[in-house]
Amino acid sequence: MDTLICKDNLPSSSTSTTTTSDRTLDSSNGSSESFEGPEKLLEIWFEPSPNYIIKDNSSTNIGLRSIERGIWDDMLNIVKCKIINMIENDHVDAYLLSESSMFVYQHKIILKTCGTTTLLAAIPRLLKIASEHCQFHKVWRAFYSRKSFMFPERQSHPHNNWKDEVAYLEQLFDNGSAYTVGRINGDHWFLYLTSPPNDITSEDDSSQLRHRAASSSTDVNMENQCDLDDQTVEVLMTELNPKMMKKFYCENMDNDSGTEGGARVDRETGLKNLYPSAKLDSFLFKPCGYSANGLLEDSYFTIHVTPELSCSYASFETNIPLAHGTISEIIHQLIAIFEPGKFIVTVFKTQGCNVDKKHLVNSLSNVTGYVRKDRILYDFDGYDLVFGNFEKRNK
Ligand SMILES: C[S@+](CC[C@H](N)C(=O)[O-])C[C@H]1O[C@@H](n2cnc3c(N)ncnc32)[C@H](O)[C@@H]1O
Repeated sequence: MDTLICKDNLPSSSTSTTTTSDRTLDSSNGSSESFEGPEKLLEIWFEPSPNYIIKDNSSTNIGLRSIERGIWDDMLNIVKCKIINMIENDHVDAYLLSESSMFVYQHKIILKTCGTTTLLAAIPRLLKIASEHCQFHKVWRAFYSRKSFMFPERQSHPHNNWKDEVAYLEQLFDNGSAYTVGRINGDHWFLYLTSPPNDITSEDDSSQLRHRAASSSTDVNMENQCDLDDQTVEVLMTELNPKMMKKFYCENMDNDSGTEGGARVDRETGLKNLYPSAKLDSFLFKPCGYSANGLLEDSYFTIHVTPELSCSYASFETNIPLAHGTISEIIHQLIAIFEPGKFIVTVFKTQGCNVDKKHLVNSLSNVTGYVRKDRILYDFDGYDLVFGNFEKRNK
């Protein structure tokens, strides 16, 4: 059931002026102002898996997927971004946004926004929506992360510094821990994550959860940790090769933008070949800039590109299991397309099932033409994180 739901040619198909969170973009001449590509990434899990949600029929529109589009529109107004397209399959709704992407599963939501969007400000509304519409009264786990900004002074409170973001998150969640990963005097990455609430992990409640799932129509083995296996890989690239960036500009302002332009970019750059069997929803902005969401069974990938020379940036993120392509293969494909001067990689993976920490660390091996400046392993409560920082040799 893969469907392209709407095809609004946002941000602008005529010479009108569109106000985004970042600036005013005049589609007739484009803007030369620098854009903050690096995204804020929020992931909130209300249950450990969709199997924990009580199902009354075979509909996939349960849990967060039952939320109507208008409710998400209102929530995204708080973030200061808009939905421009949506695709779906049996597992997830993938929204392409004016500033990045949103993925809605039955039991969790992933919201990634760039520019000067105010992502954290939407969390109270999101928690209210989940509680009122889905009876999700507690958060299972929450993750918030971002790379260091290029223009931190342009962000609004609390996004202008990590300390304020953490203080804001601490008011909303329990059991949180905050980290700065990597060099403070170089590219680094910030992470805030929460542990599951004690009362949900207690034996009483887990047997209650098992009972809830067992009483649903699904055949699940809640004890199997592999069922709860989860991983997210991100590759965040800067100082992209300007020659390669030409492909991320509209060739013809009248008919090369929107989804048609996105499909042209997919073909010409080779991005289409990253996961050839995935359903892809791509969008080329006017006069430049590209965003894409891809769906592969119950997994997603998302790519966003800011090609302007003064602030070039591209991001790749996926939760597709590594069997579909090793991290090293993905990195090589991406650097062939973007030729970044620098990039960081984060691999975030649940512990407990088929996890070999050494293998995880080694997955960030040497990359030809690049010097690895850092490789750091973190052992969190339930998750391992490997962070790698690479710079082009002889820049
Ligand atoms: C939304 S996209 C991708 C952002 C992403 N976080 C990234 O990785 O760069 C941003 C690119 O699209 C361009 N763009 C054009 N119109 C835009 C609009 N209305 N809103 C946001 N970006 C727009 C920006 O100048 C920038 O090059």
